[in-house]
Amino acid sequence: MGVIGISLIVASVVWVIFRPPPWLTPLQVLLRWRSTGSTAGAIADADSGVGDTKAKARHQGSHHGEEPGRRAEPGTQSQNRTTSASSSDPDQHRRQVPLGRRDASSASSKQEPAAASMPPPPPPFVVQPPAIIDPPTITEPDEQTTPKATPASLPSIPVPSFSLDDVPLGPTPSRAAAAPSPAAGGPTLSAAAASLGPMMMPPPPPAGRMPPPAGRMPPPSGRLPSLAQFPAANSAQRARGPTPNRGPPAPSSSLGLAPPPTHSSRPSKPNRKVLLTPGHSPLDWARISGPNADLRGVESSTSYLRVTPSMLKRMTGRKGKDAWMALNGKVYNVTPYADFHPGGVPELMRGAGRDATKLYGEIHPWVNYETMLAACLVGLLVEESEGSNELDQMD
Ligand code: HEM
Repeated sequence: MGVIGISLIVASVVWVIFRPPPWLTPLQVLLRWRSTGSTAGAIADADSGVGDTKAKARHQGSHHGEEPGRRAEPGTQSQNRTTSASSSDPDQHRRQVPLGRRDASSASSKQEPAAASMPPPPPPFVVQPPAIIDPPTITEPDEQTTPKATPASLPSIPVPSFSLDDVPLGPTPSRAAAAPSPAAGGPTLSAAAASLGPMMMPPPPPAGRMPPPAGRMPPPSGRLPSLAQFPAANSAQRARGPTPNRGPPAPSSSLGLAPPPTHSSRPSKPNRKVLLTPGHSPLDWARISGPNADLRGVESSTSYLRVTPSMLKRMTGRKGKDAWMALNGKVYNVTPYADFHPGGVPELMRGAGRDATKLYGEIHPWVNYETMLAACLVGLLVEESEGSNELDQMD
């Protein structure tokens, strides 16, 4: 084991000698030692110096394997040792290698002049081979790796973005870009641009996508929300609407105007709704004409009347009389509803005092008058002969 350790130490020393770049301090030490003229002794001293440093470090309790500290130490210590070695090598060995004194003592006792080359201390270092191996080998790669890490970090900055965006293309583009192949470079560049595109695309796509869809699909979607705002902006569209309705003068305008003419019939019937006074909205009427409401305008005790046409004709809403209206055989007192009629009182009164079934059906057959006027139901429209005298009695 001792021999192996020594061989390792020697090999490491030789390695350090032939690989000066990493350790400049050793070179300087060696040069100085060479200048003194004792290369072998210098080597031995260097070895012993390294061992001493480690030994000292251990004795001092500094178990740090940090290279910088060791680097600084070997230089200074080696220098000190050069002087000390030139002055007294054996003393150094004794001081430096307390553990290996036994072995070293035997070696030094055998050959004092070659004590520097033989470094008895090495044997004790054999116990610490890993520590010896670590400094040189690890220090070099560490120094080299650190500079490599910097360049790697620079490319790494863009790489992550590419790789993240385009998983397959991300890593390849950077390498492919480095590749000299033109074709590959082209696609790679495009791929890189594409990869950048996704990142940068988000902002542009909206603009790019907006125009095309705006012309095709989006217009409906985007305008759908705007449809809600049509009332205000519709003025312009409605202006267009009427023009097509006036289409006849502009038949050659377009085929799309063909359908509007049919709608022209609708515009012919302008919205004749009136502005209802406050408190006369449909909801207000619904609240007033509840299920238990009685708006007939007759005594509550009075049952449903059999209303003859003559009787109905007198209830026109004039001269202080209520307005009765016959709709599909039922007679309603529409007076209470007059102020709630969206079409206005005059329009409603057009059907007062008569059978307005036809008129009503012409205007808004979709309106459910039966429910709306349930509280206003007076009676049934009957033949003249079948009429009751209740109304006359009321008069
Ligand atoms: C027969 C006589 C009646 C005439 C002449 C008449 C006339 C009108 C007119 C011109 C409008 C406006 C239509 C529009 O431009 O939107 C209208 C709306 C309306 N009328 Fe009458 N009306 C009559 C009877 C009634 C009766 C008896 C009721 C209720 C039971 C009624 C309930 C309504 C309602 C709810 C609306 C609004 C319809 C809608 O918004 O679509 N009308 N009416």
